[in-house]
Amino acid sequence: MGYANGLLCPLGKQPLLSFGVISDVQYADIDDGSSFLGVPRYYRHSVSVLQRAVKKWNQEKPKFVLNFGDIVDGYCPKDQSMIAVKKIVDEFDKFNGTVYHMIGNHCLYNLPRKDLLPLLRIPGHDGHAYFDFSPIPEYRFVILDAYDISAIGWPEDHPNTLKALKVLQEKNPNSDKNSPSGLVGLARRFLMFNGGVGKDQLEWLDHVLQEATKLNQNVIVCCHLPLDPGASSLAALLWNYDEVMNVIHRYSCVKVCMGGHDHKGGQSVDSHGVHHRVLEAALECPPGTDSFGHIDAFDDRLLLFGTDRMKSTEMVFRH
Ligand SMILES: Nc1ccn([C@@H]2O[C@H](COP(=O)(O)O)[C@@H](O)[C@H]2O)c(=O)n1
Ligand SMILES: O=P(O)(O)OC[C@H](O)CO
Repeated sequence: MGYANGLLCPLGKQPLLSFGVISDVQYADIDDGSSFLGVPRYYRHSVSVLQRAVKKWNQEKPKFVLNFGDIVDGYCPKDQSMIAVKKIVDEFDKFNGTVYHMIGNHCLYNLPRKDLLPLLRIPGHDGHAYFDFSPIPEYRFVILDAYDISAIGWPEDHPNTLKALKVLQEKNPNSDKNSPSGLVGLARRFLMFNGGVGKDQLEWLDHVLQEATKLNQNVIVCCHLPLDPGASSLAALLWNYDEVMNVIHRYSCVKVCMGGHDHKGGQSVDSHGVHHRVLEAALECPPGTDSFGHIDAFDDRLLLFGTDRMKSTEMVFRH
């Protein structure tokens, strides 16, 4: 693998594993626009970022690629949703290896789970999108479903939709449940474009981390929504990030949590020494610029080698 973009020291040893990363492609065949807060969004250009990423990954040959979600944008005309999702999946499939997809809110604005999950080949069950895999004995990757409890994506009468609406009703008094107006501090996360991890998924996570501990594995937790206030805008956090982190903090096997959604990106190390890295969005790359990368995994650290907007990052594990 190449070493570039700020990280000078390849440690003089071979990584155990390399994998590609990208987040928030949010493609749509529409003119450029901007976020609610005025940040430019380049809906057509984002597919070029993905194409350059796949080209680079095919040269570098990482073992797999992680896509942190939101492959199409909510402004994609709804009669084009299926075509747009397939177009982006096809671009990912030009990578000569496995791509693991996460779902994001924008994916769910376009297609219900029953259509989306098969297209993304997500190996969940009962419409859920959480799973884990161990590409080498030393590492396990845990993919969380951030929209398990969510007002988007499930049928209107699904118990998880009803639970989500109750959360929003209790926590967000605004008539537009996407508006954080009047919400202060950590309460700003209770927005309809976020979601939560349900009880069954929390129990599953606990079980996976027990197993990983027995196997002496390093665990990387991946989730579209960020899990640490230090690495993200408060309005982008998983609703019950605290419950998820309470489970994670019971074990020392989790070394890094990675996410997307908060397009500017972020980084922190939490009170238990767990690294958090929120990836900069492909969607907000001005034409000609990029935001993707690859990560080399060693026994004691991850090294993220980013392109342009995606900052290279060294994450040395706690002992
Ligand atoms: N400060 C904010 C941010 C967002 N909203 C609402 O969320 C919608 C999606 O936001 P984007 O950043 O993805 O454009 C937006 O249309 C607003 O309804 C808000 O109210 N206040
Ligand atoms: O990807 P969006 O459009 O849901 O935007 C998410 C916000 O950036 C979170 O702060």
